[in-house]
Amino acid sequence: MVPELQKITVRMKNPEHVKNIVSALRKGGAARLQVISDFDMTLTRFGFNGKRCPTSHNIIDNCRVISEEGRKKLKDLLHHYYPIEIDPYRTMEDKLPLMIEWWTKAHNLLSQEKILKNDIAQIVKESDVKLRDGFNIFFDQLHENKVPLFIFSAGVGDVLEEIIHQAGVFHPNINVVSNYMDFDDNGILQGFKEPLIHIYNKNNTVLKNTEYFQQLCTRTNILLLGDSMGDLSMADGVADMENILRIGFLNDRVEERREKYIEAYDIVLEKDETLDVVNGILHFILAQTLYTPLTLD
Ligand SMILES: Nc1ccn([C@@H]2O[C@H](COP(=O)(O)O)[C@@H](O)[C@H]2O)c(=O)n1
Ligand SMILES: [Mg+2]
Repeated sequence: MVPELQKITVRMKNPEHVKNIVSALRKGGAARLQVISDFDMTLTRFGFNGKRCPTSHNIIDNCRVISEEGRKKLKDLLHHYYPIEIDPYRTMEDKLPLMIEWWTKAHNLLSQEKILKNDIAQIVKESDVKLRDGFNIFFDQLHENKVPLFIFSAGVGDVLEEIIHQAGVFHPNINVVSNYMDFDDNGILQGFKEPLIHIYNKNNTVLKNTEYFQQLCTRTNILLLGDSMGDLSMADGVADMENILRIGFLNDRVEERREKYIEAYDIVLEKDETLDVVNGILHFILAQTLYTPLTLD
């Protein structure tokens, strides 16, 4: 059905269930489908040439505009909180206040630096961020088939939009909900807009006040892409959901987190820096739509 599912990186708890969902998604075609995706470490690469790739926050943390003192403090926060984020032995309830603490402290530090709105494009250009291999096929086939792509990110919206824009794939079918920077009249960063989005509130509590919420509810077949357990709630706002296929990228502490990921996601991609499997599934689902002969009415 989808040859890419034979890749060595693929893990599935229940291949039969995956087969049924993929068939149902194909039956619904492009008109029923929407893709809901996380951004950092899901649409972007986790590593390249043996080095970690930056998240949208890291791009700003490490840019030339940030003072040496600010950079050190932001790095210390990352070294303290990231291991907590990915710790398989701590519960979500235990992590939640700590994650809010991380985001709040980091945003406060960034707001003390003199970051200019006009600098964001150059900062992104100078960074080591990379969209996953096959990103152009992914973005283009969704656009060509008029399938909405909803990016729900706890990263920095201004930065991730610029990444997609510079890659030449910011098509009109894309909607983003994320943390947006708040600039004063002189274009200097003064804070972040509300509400704060962290890894554990990517759900309808944040979405119900957005323009996108209506559209979210009309497309009842979902392809969900994420890399953290918090990403699993991103489709909670879809009231009449018919079918959902959850694909999870397992990038870090693979051995220890494998079991939980396989339990939670329908398909787990282990240390796979590509969008091959996602593209293969989309190709299969959308083939039906692409080859439907045109009618004259
Ligand atoms: N100060 C911070 C806070 C979070 N991160 C990382 O960003 C990721 C969230 O963005 P998504 O697009 O994946 O929702 C999260 O997994 C954190 O590791 C960071 O780098 N700096
Ligand atoms: Mg992520």
